[in-house]
Amino acid sequence: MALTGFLVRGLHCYRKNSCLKTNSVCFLQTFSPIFQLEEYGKLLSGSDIAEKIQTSLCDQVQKFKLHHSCFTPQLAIVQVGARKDSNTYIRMKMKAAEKIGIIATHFCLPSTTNQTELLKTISHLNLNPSVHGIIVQMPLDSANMIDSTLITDSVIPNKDVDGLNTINQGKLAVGDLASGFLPCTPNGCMELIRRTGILIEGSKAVVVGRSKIVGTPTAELLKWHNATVTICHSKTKNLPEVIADADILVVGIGQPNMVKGDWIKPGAVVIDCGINSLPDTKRSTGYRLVGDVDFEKARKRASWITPVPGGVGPMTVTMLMKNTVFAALKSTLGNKV
Ligand SMILES: Nc1nc(=O)c2c([nH]1)NC[C@@H]1CN(c3ccc(C(=O)N[C@@H](CCC(=O)O)C(=O)O)cc3)C=[N+]21
Repeated sequence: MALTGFLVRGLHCYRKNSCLKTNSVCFLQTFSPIFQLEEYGKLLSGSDIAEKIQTSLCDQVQKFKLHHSCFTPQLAIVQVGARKDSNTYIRMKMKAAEKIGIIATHFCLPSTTNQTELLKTISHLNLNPSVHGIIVQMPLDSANMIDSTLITDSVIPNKDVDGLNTINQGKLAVGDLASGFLPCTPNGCMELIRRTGILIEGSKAVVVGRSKIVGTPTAELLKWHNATVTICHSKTKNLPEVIADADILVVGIGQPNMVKGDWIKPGAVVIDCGINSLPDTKRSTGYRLVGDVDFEKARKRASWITPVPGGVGPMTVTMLMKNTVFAALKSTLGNKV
């Protein structure tokens, strides 16, 4: 099969219309043979990386317990209603917690819960010294009007392991990445990007989507890691052209396969935060998950790309666990952490 181009791993450089014909893997003679040529971008497996980080968190918890026998990180997960997707995510979180040695308690409130009742539940958890981290699963599935910002802001900042309250978001905005909690999905994206080996400093990063939970904090993190960041949203003009300039592309818009493969800059690192379920009668579940990026086509141009499922999702869960262990360490050791 004739290739119109190929990727040089590690250099992130690309040649158009190369006359070189290759099998899927060969070496470029003019460069050091450590640079592998492949027709497709490498899969950036969030599941594999998440598993490694979870194992190391488990070790840390065990080691710390040797000196502080009463040390058990505890996470409270508050849910209002019973959205099917939220149930799935919470199940993932409980499973990861158990593996690491974190006690995760699920507070399942009925959809009739009102704002005052929800605030009361959070207040109890804020005051409970054995609870180190609190997460309120979003979106709230309530029959009543509940101000979700008021709810996330009611979690005390030193238990806000979701990193979503205004204090922690403000810290991130001004470049204090150390004293608070980083939000889980953006922190997971950064971890994935780091593991590709791409130089973030000085790179051109494009973030598509400006949500409070994904786009905005991811752009902040990339900015403080010295990337030059462009944030795109529903009113952005010439989206394909903006995306074509990205060395690092992060997408979180919630629209299945919206970013087309041929918009991607050859050699780019592509992080897909979308989790969209599409009807699929061929599957026993009746649906399949797809991201916001047209994976199959994008894979032919990217140097690294995350799949959906198995990409950003497991990293989000893992970063929540990391924050919870950190919160427990901070509460045990005070300022010494
Ligand atoms: N306060 C709050 N914090 C969150 O962190 C939060 C939230 N609300 N609301 C919803 C989003 C979404 N989210 C995911 C968690 C796990 C997977 C995950 O593990 N996904 C699997 C597939 C899961 C499936 O089968 O559906 C995967 O991508 O491989 C995905 C998404 C956390 N979120």
